[in-house]
Amino acid sequence: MASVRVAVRVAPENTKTFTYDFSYDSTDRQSSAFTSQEKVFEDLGSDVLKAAFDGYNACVFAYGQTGSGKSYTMMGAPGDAGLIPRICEGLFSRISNSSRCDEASFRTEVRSEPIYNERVRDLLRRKSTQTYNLRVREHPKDGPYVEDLSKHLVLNYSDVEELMEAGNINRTTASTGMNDVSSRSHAIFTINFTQAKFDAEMPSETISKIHLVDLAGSERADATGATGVRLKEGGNINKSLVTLGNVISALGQESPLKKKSAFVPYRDSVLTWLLKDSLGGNSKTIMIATISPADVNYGETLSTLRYANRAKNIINKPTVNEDANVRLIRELQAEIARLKALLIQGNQVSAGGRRPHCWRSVFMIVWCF
Ligand SMILES: Nc1ncnc2c1ncn2[C@@H]1O[C@H](COP(=O)(O)OP(=O)(O)OP(=O)(O)O)[C@@H](O)[C@H]1O
Repeated sequence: MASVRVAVRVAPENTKTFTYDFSYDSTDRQSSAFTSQEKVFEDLGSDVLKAAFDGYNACVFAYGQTGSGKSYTMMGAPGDAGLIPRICEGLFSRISNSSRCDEASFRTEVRSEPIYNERVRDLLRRKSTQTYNLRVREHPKDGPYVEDLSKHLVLNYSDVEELMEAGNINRTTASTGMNDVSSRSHAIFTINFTQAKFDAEMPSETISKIHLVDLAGSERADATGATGVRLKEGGNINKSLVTLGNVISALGQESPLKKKSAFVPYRDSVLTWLLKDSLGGNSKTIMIATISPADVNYGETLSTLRYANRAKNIINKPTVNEDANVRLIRELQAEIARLKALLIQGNQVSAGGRRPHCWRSVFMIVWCF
């Protein structure tokens, strides 16, 4: 990825410069520098799709102050789709191309697990009383997961759209002094994507998890003018984002040269616990930092850019997630094929006149006197 430098400037003597992989300006549609949703998808979303089809986990999370464009980037606006719908559409378009060529079979499941006030809810469960305050648990191999969270099998993009609409109606939104449609929860949309195919006549099955995360606004509580319930919400939002910052800092300090790895406080918040793999483990992860061009937001902008700067130091180690049983079958098949080849080779040598290298019965006549 190419590195792009972003500068924040208020007064000439106060210029701060940061370097990131990409920078986009979507403030003015008339400007030649304007970046469309399509371009953001081309640069970032297509990498997510590639990772999923290659069998890797992927994650995109948007971080920034309220009203700076996180939901616009992730979900989009009417007629101007953002990353999540484009990634889902792209996924099904590639699935239908591959299915037409009979290359593979696919299974796609989605979940929506927003975290509101440090509690996980189930946005997509249709009829149940147990839709909020779900428990997070950790599987020794598969990592953290939400117990009893509903999963939905989707066969095409319209299935996803239908679920998203249902989820949007349920999502907790409340107004703050800064943004009338401010979302006070961290929205996590997860796609589980399984691919089964034959590679050189050997079965293979990969399972990729794609986390698409629209975080709640990162502004300080005092900046929003919130009181009462809103203040408590703000406290919990801050708690998870502060923990996210601590996790990012701890991971950024890790180095393959260090013998002992630093303690990473994933479990200090539900958000970081659930995203454990995506943040510092087996995932190709993209952080999008959204900032406002207004000079009144200089402080928040600088804090967002510093936050993103720390995330750049994290080195993940993604691996292809292959089903262990299928891998075993494939390895056994490869071994059988190898032994068969050896046998054929042996028979050919024997036909050429040399003693075949295989078991023979030996008769001995023993004369007894
Ligand atoms: N680049 C953009 N182009 C056009 N409209 C935008 C852009 N960024 C944000 N908006 C609009 O600004 C408003 C606030 O943006 P958005 O809801 O995405 O902010 P947010 O960061 O998600 O806020 P919150 O933290 O409250 O969820 C929305 O009406 C959105 O459509």
